[in-house]
Amino acid sequence: MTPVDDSTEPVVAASPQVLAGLDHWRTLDIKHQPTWPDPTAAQAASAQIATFPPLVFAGEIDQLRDRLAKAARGEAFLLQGGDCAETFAGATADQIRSRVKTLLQMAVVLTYGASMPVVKMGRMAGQFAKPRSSDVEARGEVTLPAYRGDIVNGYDFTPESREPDAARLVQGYHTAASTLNLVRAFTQGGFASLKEVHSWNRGFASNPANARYEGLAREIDRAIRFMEAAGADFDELRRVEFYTGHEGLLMDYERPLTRIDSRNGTPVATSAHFLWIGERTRDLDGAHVDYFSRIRNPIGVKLGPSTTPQAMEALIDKLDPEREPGRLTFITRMGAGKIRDVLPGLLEHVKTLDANPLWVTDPMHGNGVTTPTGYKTRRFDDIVDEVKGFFESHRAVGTHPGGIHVELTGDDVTECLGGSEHIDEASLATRYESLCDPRLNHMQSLELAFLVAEELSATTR
Ligand SMILES: O=C[C@H](O)[C@H](O)COP(=O)(O)O
Ligand SMILES: C=C(OP(=O)(O)O)C(=O)O
Ligand SMILES: [Mn+2]
Repeated sequence: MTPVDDSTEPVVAASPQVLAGLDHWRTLDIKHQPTWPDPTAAQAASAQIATFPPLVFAGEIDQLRDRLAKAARGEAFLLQGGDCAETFAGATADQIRSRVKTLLQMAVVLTYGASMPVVKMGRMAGQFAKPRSSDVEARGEVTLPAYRGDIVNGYDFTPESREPDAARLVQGYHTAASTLNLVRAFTQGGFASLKEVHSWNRGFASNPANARYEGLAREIDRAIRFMEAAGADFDELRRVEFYTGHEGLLMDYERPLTRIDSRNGTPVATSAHFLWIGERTRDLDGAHVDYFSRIRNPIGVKLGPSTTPQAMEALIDKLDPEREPGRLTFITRMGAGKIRDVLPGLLEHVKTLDANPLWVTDPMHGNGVTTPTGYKTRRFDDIVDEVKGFFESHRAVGTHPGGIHVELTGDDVTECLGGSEHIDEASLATRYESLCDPRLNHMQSLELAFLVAEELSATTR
């Protein structure tokens, strides 16, 4: 396997046991994988990906682990956001730029509002594979395989498009690489400098959240001018750390991108800095948990409302046996009506263990509803309510609310109901573009950031 770092330290090979362990998941029960019509083509695609360079590097992954350890201690806050399902066609400069700008704006609102360092992470450059409730989708008389994300099959409702196509695995890698390239350019090349805080707001339709943001940007500008006059060097702030993460679902993609860190002989996933296990694939004895237990990256696990304290403890034991700071993040997605009943019990139980996971709220996935006209949507009020329940639970138990994980886009889509634009059921049809779950639009994302900043500063005060 190609090494994953550029260190000049001696190369440490992985032991035969470690290498064999990386394929142990193949012997276990596995869910939500496509049935490739041509398994040989899928094997060939995986073998080809195994020869491609890693997308991220071990040193960056180590750095992220440190940052997440700080967030778990209450000294930083994680912001994770992006599409439910990235598409190949959506990997355009405009769309990537507007998602990055939205995340930078949200991060500034959080940093300034709560005086807290924000770890920025896109659900980007690899969020291509989707678990689905049903293997098939029926429209009228016609039933076809469900859309499982662009890395598996096409969204068009035809038998040809819905057939899984292994060539998409390779296209997924290249799309991730070009997305990441642009994200790195935006975040390292000066565009993400705090001096650009106003320009991130440009190009978005004016609305109340933007106006509130402008006010904050003016304050930041004044503070920068003052600090510069006082001799501070803001060139240091030209670059921001920006990490990538996605659900580590599709093993024919993840396994060939798993490489050995030659500084220490340990395996790392190099498809992204951070991977998480979804709510539907977190079985303790299943393939995904086994694979994740063997990679060194910081990892997440989604926890839905049925999670028991015992199930959570077993996940900690299996995925973070060394209790390593920053290793394990729990992303709770309980639903607004359930979070206050379920989360406090999990938090209380963690306090009795010697573990310190990072707690992040995903206020999206427990709050899905389908309209009579068939749109999958979420109410902004429910999303806000779950976020509030998350902060309340942590305040009550005395643990750290460490981050937020949202499905969003920088575009003015109409996918989630409510927000101060009052998107209603009738307007969903105006601009519903998601191929899977409904995302917050630019304005709803900013509104949510202001709300989280208030909650966070109330918690840290
Ligand atoms: O993003 C999460 C899941 O893939 C998604 O919610 C599944 O949606 P479905 O219930 O329409 O299959
Ligand atoms: C599949 C997802 O979520 P969950 O595993 O929480 O259902 C997702 O994050 O898109
Ligand atoms: Mn989703």
